Amino acid sequence: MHVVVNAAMSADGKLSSRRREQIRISGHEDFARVDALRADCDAVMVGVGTVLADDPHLTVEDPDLRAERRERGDSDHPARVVADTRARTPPDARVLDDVARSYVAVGETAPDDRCGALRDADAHLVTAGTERVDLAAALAELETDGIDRLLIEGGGELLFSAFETGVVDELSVFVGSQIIGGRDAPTLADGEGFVDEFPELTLAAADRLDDGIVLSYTVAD
Ligand SMILES: NC(=O)C1=CN([C@@H]2O[C@H](COP(=O)(O)OP(=O)(O)OC[C@H]3O[C@@H](n4cnc5c(N)ncnc54)[C@H](O)[C@@H]3O)[C@@H](O)[C@H]2O)C=CC1
Ligand SMILES: Nc1nc(O)c(N)c(N[C@@H]2O[C@H](COP(=O)(O)O)[C@@H](O)[C@H]2O)n1
Repeated sequence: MHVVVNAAMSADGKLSSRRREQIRISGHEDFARVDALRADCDAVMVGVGTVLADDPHLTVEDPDLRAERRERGDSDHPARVVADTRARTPPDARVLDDVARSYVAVGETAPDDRCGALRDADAHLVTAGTERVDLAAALAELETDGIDRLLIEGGGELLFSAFETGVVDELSVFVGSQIIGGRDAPTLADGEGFVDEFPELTLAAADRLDDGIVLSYTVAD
């Protein structure tokens, strides 16, 4: 599977404020770029922290991009995937609506009643890991369902985990022109942080967009 990470951060590296409310960091051009990234993927993944904070839809907005997907024989929208160890995704979350296929990757000890409620909402459950979702195992199972290209949009806990697991092939990050600040505000990679070995990136491009810059990297194996 090919894994692309995309996020938008402030000039001081924050994905949102300490209140964990969604902040508009990208401008129109960058949202259009992200829409095209989504349209190029088989699935878009976020952590349950993002679902609880933002209630995102994770669909393709541009009708022309949806038409291109149909011409390729794909559904209008990529599938949505939530990494959700304890099955906390609300059954009425927008990522579970019926415009696209939805997966929730849960841990082995996720409560049965919550898993049942998610299945009732037509979510496809993938079980992998205990303390938290085992990303390598979950992605391998998604691959058997035809998901070959995955976009991970955040938040900071899930992105750290993705880099720690070594599943990320490409990173693009829009750096906006504001300061959010706050030691408790989410950053691009939260989690425990690396201390000895750090994932190495190769800068492939730096493009000005809106009032910011998009940095595009490949990730070393
Ligand atoms: N500016 C941007 O591009 C984006 C900003 N955000 C912001 O990020 C914030 C949410 O980020 P976080 O609180 O860090 O939550 P998150 O979205 O990274 O979800 C973390 C949760 O996912 C679950 N999880 C399951 N398996 C996991 C694994 N292997 N590794 C890590 N977590 C796993 C855990 O319950 C964990 O608490 C919100 O404020 C949201 O607005 C989110 C996405 C993009
Ligand atoms: N690319 C980008 N720029 C920003 O400024 C953002 N705040 C985000 N947030 C992400 O987009 C999700 C919302 O998706 P929908 O519009 O509901 O499809 C949100 O949950 C974050 O993952 N992204």
